[in-house]
Amino acid sequence: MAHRKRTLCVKNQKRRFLQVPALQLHVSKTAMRASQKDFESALSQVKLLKDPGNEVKLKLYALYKQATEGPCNTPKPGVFDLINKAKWDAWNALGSLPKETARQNYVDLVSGLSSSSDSSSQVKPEADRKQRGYETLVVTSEDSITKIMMNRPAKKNAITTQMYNEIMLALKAASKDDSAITVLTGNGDYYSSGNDLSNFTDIPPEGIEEKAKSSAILLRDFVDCFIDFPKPLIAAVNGPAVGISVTILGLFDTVYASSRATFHTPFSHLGQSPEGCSSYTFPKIMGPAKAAEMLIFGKKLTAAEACAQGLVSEVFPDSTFQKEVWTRLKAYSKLPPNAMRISKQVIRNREKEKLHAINAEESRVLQERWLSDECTNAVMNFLTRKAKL
Ligand SMILES: CCCCC/C=C/C(=O)SCCNC(=O)CCNC(=O)[C@H](O)C(C)(C)COP(=O)(O)OP(=O)(O)OC[C@H]1O[C@@H](n2cnc3c(N)ncnc32)[C@H](O)[C@@H]1OP(=O)(O)O
Repeated sequence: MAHRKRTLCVKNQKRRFLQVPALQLHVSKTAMRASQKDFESALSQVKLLKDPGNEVKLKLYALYKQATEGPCNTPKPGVFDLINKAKWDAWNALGSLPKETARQNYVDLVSGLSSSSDSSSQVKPEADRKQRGYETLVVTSEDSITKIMMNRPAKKNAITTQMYNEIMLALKAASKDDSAITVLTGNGDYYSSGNDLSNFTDIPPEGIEEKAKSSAILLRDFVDCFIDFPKPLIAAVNGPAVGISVTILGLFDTVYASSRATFHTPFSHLGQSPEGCSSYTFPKIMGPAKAAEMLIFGKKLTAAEACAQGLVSEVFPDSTFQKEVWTRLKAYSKLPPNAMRISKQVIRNREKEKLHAINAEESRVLQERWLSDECTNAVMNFLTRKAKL
């Protein structure tokens, strides 16, 4: 792997913000031309959306009234007429916003809602395209993209033994399915908080040494799956990422991050040492000095810093992250799949053997670390709520 500097550019924000009291809508420069037909189509589309919640419904109402009738022209409802007062307030807040702009904002808002309900990180319980059999993941295949979403949002997508195994199964299935690209992402506010520290409490009758040994095997197998994954592999880092969820990013082909994401590898704090081949990939990606700050001293990077250091390909504003990433990925997934796979092999294959050896060595070192007092104390402190990162 040559010194890997991914496309270093925080998203060039050629955007205009239309500021109106109580509403701030995001409007692209080229998009200020919604026709009456676009507006009517948005009006039909909105009926098909699942309930977007009261706040969004109020925005839609206000924009609709402004687009069709102009500035608010009705008397203010009384204080006890709560619903009509909220609607009036939302419309009145648009002030003298021109009708055409309100129409455009309405179309943009509906289009954003449609695409986020198509491909957002929210789980659709009975979606047909959902693959069954996973308890900790939601795996879907659509538009030639297999999406593997870590799905323990209440636990910040901490990776349990079961989740490690399910991710391996999902990657193996994705390597053989007819999708062109595979995406790993998280459900909820975190991408992943890394290894679930309660994994360490499940000690078998054979004792703690056996636990350390089986964990090292699991770690090695898990990381091997990423080293060997044959198709373009993309991480959509929707929020903070910790530990192993950060280190394996060096084995992905592209990493997109929300502006809310952070990247944190607090191994020393946990009495542990780097894994996921990061002892090799991070110095290659960002240079040894920056890698040491992360891997030895646990320096947490913002998304912009991670992008500047080459760990992240591109950062998107959190508010448009889902929409922009999935639009981009849908376009990439239409490229010839064999050409993409072969290009990946050409880029990665010469490093594979080395990466497997590094993974084996990192796992061996960690097996010893897990038996140390430093590690045991750090894990106990977290589990007894004495310490967080
Ligand atoms: C076998 C292979 C091993 C591979 C080696 C891997 C190494 C690593 O990945 S090292 C990194 C391990 N991760 C951590 O040390 C993170 C620990 N978590 C935290 O410090 C915090 O939870 C937080 C900063 C990630 C989030 O803090 P906050 O926003 O205040 O949220 P809560 O702490 O209340 O979290 C909600 C809920 O989730 C549980 N949880 C979160 N992360 C983990 C985790 N990594 N392991 C276990 N549990 C986790 C947390 O305990 C809360 O649970 P409840 O109290 O039951 O609601």
